[in-house]
Amino acid sequence: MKKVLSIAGSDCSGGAGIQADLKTFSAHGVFGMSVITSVVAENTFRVIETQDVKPDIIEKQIEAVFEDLPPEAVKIGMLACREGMLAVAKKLKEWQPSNIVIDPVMYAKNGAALMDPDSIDTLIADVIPLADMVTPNIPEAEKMAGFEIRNEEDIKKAAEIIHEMGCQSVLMKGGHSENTNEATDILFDGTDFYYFSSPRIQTKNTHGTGCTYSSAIAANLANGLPVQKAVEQAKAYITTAITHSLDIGKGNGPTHHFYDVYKNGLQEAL
Ligand SMILES: Nc1ncnc2c1ncn2[C@@H]1O[C@H](COP(=O)(O)OP(=O)(O)O)[C@@H](O)[C@H]1O
Ligand SMILES: Cc1ncc(COP(=O)(O)OP(=O)(O)O)c(N)n1
Repeated sequence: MKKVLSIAGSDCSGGAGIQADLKTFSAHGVFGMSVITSVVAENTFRVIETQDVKPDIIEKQIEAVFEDLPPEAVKIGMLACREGMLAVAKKLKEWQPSNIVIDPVMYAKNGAALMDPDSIDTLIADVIPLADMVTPNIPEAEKMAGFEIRNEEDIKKAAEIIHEMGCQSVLMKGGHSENTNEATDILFDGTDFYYFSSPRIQTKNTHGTGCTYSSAIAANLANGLPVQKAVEQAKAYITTAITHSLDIGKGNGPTHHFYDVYKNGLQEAL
């Protein structure tokens, strides 16, 4: 069985972060592991408080995983602060895993900050160059590229700027472009742009979509799929998981990871 590691924050309400990642890994038939970077007291409608894990403990968690169970892919989510970013970058440079997918988490759906804005320079200089794929949503891409994204040309321009930061590919997620009937993501591999579209689902229950999507891509890469196919199948998975998302909690309910979702997603992708 392939092994996949998530380096991310803990969402006690189970919809995003490490919890969403592990559910996604299980649904993809890979063995999931976790390095927790931050403990977030959050739910479907608010973030109460976060406590960052000490960089030394982040490093030791990574050491514990890699010395014993080296993963075939690594998904990186919430990195709250500069010190945590540097700890992760140091250990990944040491262990050099394949298939690193970075979801540059900056805000929760309710707008609460999950990354110290002052650490964006460290994210760009020390973390992004390690990535085989970076998966920003539109607000994250705006912060990284440094300009407001208003249309498709802007999305492509931002993808080129982020690619220049040293990653192998950039997947610009279109979930936040709410005035369209489609949810379209654009992958840039340094040469070409590839489009992945699905009908936009009318639901407020999209907590954890970005976490789920990046984890599905990492699992597909671990399972040996080439990059475009990994994204295509992950797109089918997230679309089905949103279609069957759960109307629980007072805010944005979570995506659904029942095993059938994966099977249905695969069937829809074929
Ligand atoms: N309402 C929706 N209907 C269909 N797909 C969606 C919807 N919202 C988000 N997506 C898709 O979910 C994935 C995650 O995107 P997004 O929500 O933008 O990420 P994030 O959670 O990081 O903000 C993308 O494939 C996006 O196109
Ligand atoms: C611990 C933790 N990590 C990441 C997020 C953000 O997850 P995302 O998939 O972008 O979903 P939303 O929270 O934006 O719905 C999080 N909330 N918590």
